[in-house]
Amino acid sequence: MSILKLDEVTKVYEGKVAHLAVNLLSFEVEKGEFLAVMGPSGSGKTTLLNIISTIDTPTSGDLLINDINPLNLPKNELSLFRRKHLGFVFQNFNLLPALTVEENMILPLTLDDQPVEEMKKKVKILAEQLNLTSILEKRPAEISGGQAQRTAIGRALIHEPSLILADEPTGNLDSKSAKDVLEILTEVNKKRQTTIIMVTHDPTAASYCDRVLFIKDGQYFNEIYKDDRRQTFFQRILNVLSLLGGNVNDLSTIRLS
Ligand SMILES: Nc1ncnc2c1ncn2[C@@H]1O[C@H](COP(=O)(O)OP(=O)(O)OP(=O)(O)O)[C@@H](O)[C@H]1O
Repeated sequence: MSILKLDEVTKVYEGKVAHLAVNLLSFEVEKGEFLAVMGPSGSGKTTLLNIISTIDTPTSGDLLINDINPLNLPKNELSLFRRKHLGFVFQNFNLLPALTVEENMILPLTLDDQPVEEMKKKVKILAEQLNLTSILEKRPAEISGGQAQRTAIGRALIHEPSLILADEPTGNLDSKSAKDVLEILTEVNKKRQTTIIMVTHDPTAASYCDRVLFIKDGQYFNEIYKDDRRQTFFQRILNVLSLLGGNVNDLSTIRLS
């Protein structure tokens, strides 16, 4: 069953010179899939993620999330739709500095007016899974980058969305914390059947996924599926990236582990 369907999605940024950022992109994502999106700098990855996030609208083409076309929803229903169906994880964590880890995780539920006991119960279960139980009372300035990203994953998961959208979630982390975060995302994906779409420059991060979709100049370039071993998948990802070209700096985050 597909949870996301893009049909000839195109995005043109108007300006002095119009720029075609996403060009007739069509693909589907199955429920429970962990998908990486890769491509050179400027290939349209963030634009694509913003369109799927319903933060930006395509110039043409269609988008279905859980069989609903969010482009047809009025504005007030769109924010509800986003809260119900989508969870977001960003490169810079986006935690509120004045709130504790627990309060940051609970935040999306307070918008839904859930009973406090219910909220605390949900945080407790998630904190255990994300190994955050001992730091629930700490504030973002008092925790590590890896702990901050795990808190952000907790916040994204707390309302049990069907689709998590992650933009370079390991981009600001050292290799040990990045590995922790990728293992947690994999566990969340496998145990909760949460579908994840992750934009990344890092082939190691992408090798944790079931499939990698490559885009170039806003267009579909290629896609590959993982076989049994992550190491061989990593090698195949590198092979496609070398065909894809682009700026060598794009690969500066490669981790050979
Ligand atoms: N608001 C905007 N107005 C005009 N052009 C834009 C705008 N946002 C992005 N672009 C252009 O659209 C293209 C795609 O940008 P996008 O940010 O989606 O690429 P990306 O693949 O995410 O790049 P990176 O890996 O560097 O983050 C780029 O050429 C960019 O300059």
